[in-house]
Amino acid sequence: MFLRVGIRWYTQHILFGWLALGYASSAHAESYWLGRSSQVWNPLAVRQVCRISRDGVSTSSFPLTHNPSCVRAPLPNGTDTIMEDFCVYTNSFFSNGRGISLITTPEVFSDMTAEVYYDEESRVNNEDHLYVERQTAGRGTGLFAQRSFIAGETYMVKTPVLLIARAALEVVPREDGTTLLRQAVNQLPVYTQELLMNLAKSKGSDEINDMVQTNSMRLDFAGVKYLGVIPEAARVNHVCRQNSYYRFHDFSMTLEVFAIRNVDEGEEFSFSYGLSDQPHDIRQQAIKANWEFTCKCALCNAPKADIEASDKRLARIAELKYMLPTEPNKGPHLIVALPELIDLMTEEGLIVDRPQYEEILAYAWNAYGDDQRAKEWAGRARMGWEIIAGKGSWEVKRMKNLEEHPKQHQSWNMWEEYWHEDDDHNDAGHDHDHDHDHHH
Ligand SMILES: C[S@@+](CC[C@H](N)C(=O)[O-])C[C@H]1O[C@@H](n2cnc3c(N)ncnc32)[C@H](O)[C@@H]1O
Repeated sequence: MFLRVGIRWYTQHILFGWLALGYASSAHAESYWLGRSSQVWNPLAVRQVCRISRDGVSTSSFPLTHNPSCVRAPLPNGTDTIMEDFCVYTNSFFSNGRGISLITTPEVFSDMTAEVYYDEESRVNNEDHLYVERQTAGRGTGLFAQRSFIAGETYMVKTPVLLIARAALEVVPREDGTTLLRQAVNQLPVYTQELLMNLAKSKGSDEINDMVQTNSMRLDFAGVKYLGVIPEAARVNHVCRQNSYYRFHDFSMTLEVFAIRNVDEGEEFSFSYGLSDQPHDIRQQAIKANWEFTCKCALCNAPKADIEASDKRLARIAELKYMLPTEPNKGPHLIVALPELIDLMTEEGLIVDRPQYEEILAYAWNAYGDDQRAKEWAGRARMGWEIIAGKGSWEVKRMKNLEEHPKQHQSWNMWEEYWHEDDDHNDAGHDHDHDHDHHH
């Protein structure tokens, strides 16, 4: 489908915890413990092979400081159920002594390599001059800028100290899940344990589950979905129009947090915990239901008329997204719908999702045979991607390529054949005054 050509839909949402810890109820799931953890001596000298890798081929050279402890739980697999092991893997020296515990399957763990472990330098950062934790009025601790930042600038690079496969949370009964979590935390250095256990709680459930639920972020790591706890990033409070976003780098196993618009010295950093594109009342209710606080961000506290105007824009944004064509022969409608969508997103401050639509619009103009407009929109998408995906990202390379060589792109003049086939397709998108010598 044309719309999807070369586009990775940017779906990594910032969601702390967010209903994620739905442990299987013990009514339909039985599990049992496979092993007990004990200290492993001198893990750095002996690159340990994962002892319980089961396929006989893959091994892990990610050193461990503790023997893995595992629980076996039934995992639905189509109409069948297979038994799957979930284990705690700890290296308490990881990332300059900060430590890391993973809860995942032996297969996934055995794909982890020594490179992840030994690429130390990029992770050791003193970031004291970039941000500071401070008490806020009514929002607990928050994270504040120690200097000004421009859009796209990174202010934090940290490794997670807990990484929990979301599948584990779905299938392991709560009691065993809690035991795995407790073990994962207890095997970390005392300093890191304190960092974790001093984080905010919000659920009123047992301490360790509450800590993970309130503070974990959704991450994709090596194609597997995880919840990660990064104690420094967990201090970032919610607003509905955030100034920060994050990327997770598989290879260095680091979370990179950056500004998505200019931030002044002393300003509080913020994420949106989700639902930014929902109308005011729904956002408020969902946030209250999931994190037990009433959002009083600038948008939620704005005068009634402004909230109504925002809700109206959000409704139109949803409508436009829903109506976007996916058939190549309906492509010209993109040229009409996307500028309105992009303008509304800009007005609404929904910056994170915007570059993908600018990119589609660039392809649309290219398909229409207008290389000038294709270049212009590719340039705008590139600038957006530089912030959201990073300057070295392949999204940026892809847009540079389109900017430089629009006529060599597969989308070039793609719609011509449809217009030849059916003149009805010819009437959309004529809001410009260029000559289109390719048409007829
Ligand atoms: C991930 S933590 C953020 C850091 C937290 N404030 C702390 O003290 O560590 C999430 C918790 O912070 C608080 N919080 C975050 N954003 C808030 C907001 N906009 N208004 C009120 N409380 C907020 C809530 O208690 C929420 O459960």
